[in-house]
Amino acid sequence: MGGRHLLAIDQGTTSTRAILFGEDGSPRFEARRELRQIYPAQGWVEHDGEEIWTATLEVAREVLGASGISAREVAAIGITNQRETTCVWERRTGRLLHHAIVWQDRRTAETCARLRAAGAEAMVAAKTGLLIDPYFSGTKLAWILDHVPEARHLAARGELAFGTIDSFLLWRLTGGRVHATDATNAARTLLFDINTQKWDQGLLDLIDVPANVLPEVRDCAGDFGETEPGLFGAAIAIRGIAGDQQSAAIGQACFAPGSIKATYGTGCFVLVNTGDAPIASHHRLLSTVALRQAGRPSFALEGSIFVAGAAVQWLRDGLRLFKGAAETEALARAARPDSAVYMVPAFTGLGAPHWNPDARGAILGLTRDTGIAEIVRATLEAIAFQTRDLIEAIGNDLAEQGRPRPASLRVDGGMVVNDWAMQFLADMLGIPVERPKVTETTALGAAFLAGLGAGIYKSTDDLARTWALDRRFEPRMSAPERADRWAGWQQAVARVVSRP
Ligand SMILES: Nc1ncnc2c1ncn2[C@@H]1O[C@H](COP(=O)(O)OP(=O)(O)O)[C@@H](O)[C@H]1O
Ligand SMILES: O=P(O)(O)OC[C@H](O)CO
Repeated sequence: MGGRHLLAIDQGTTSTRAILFGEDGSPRFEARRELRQIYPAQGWVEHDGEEIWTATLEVAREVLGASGISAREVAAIGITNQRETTCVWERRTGRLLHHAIVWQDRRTAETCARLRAAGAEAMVAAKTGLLIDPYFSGTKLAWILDHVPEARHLAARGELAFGTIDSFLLWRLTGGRVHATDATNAARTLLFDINTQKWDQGLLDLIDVPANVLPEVRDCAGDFGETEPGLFGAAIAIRGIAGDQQSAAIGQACFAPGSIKATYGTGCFVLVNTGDAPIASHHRLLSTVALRQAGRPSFALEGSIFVAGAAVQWLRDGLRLFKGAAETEALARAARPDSAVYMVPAFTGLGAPHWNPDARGAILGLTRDTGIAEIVRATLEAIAFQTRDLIEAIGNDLAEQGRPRPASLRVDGGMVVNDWAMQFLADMLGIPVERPKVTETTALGAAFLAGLGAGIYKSTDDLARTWALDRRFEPRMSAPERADRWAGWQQAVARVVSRP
């Protein structure tokens, strides 16, 4: 196999993957390990950081072994990761103080409510582009410092390091030599000012986090050091890092202002590029760093839905309605056309634009002839309705800035192989939905960044040229039917949203 290769490590919520890409952007070899989900209490979600580290080594070694490519033939590694998930370790030994607290974990809801009640929201939003929500890393980090015996004491002596998963893996891969992260991950901590691109002392004081635990924040493409030679047989350069949703936007070549993508994995995340200045959302979206190169950030508006593919998983594993997710397509096609079942998958509350942590899921509109097919169809539809919620909010924010509303949507992630779901999505949004040939866009983004950092690619234009369309889904539903179904969804959501 000739040419240079790029190795993407994609550490996601449910699995750890390594994909070896050719420099033309084609995926060549892939290895994956499922990740154990740990639920110690209601609303708590943890991962074992040691399991993540072991899986990372295994999948990277597996793809190298399967490809016959030696470490010396890999031009660079790119890391992309589930964002916000929080690790704290001892600098001297590398020992983790606690399981990683996962982005979905709600244990710091009370802390967040207290910070909101104290009137911190406007300041936090202006600096970070985020809302005060347990979703982000800052309060999770403070929780570990407060609940692990001696942690505050060790931190005061400079012995602890904090990192999101990228940072933790970087530390381990470089043998404890590099404690760094990239601007997209830093932007999800509640501790980083996206305007100044620096950690912010006011935010650190507010959340009670000491500055000496924080990693250095670097550009997404650049020098993150080299792997310990013993790990893969020779040192490999690490030249790219980005949070997984930003990485997917890169893999989808969303570099121009207005370009937009939705990634359908466990959750769904829609990011629209807003150019070189952050937009303050008036519709409860997040404003976040899309990419930083040569010290210059570009920004995105983001809408986050916590449950997308996870709802399909629940039908499969919780209700045992079918054996494989792929069966949902035929089931949805077979559903009675006149069924008016609505499913609201608010298992962990509702994310954007509702941000209602207390909402819970519901299936509404059941009749005696409702069967598995109708419930499956309602679940796939719910994912499209939720996307429409986000696209409307994004469109409103853009329109208020005098910018055009989204005219099409690029999609990726595990769910987008489902043609029925993609057609319904186009029908509900009323704009075309574009599925690329490579749907592993998250890993592709990390490989792109590594290639940029290693000098294989000159600019993002090189990346944009490799994006190729697989299929475009045009909206076919009539306007009255679309309006009718949308109204039904809104009524269903109103039933599950708790009002203070
Ligand atoms: N054909 C399908 N139809 C609907 N959902 C699917 C299909 N195939 C996979 N999924 C869903 O996609 C998700 C997997 O996507 P993936 O991108 O691998 O997730 P993540 O990166 O969050 O781990 C699972 O939740 C699964 O239920
Ligand atoms: O690992 P994923 O694909 O579920 O993505 C998780 C997000 O980064 C959370 O913000």
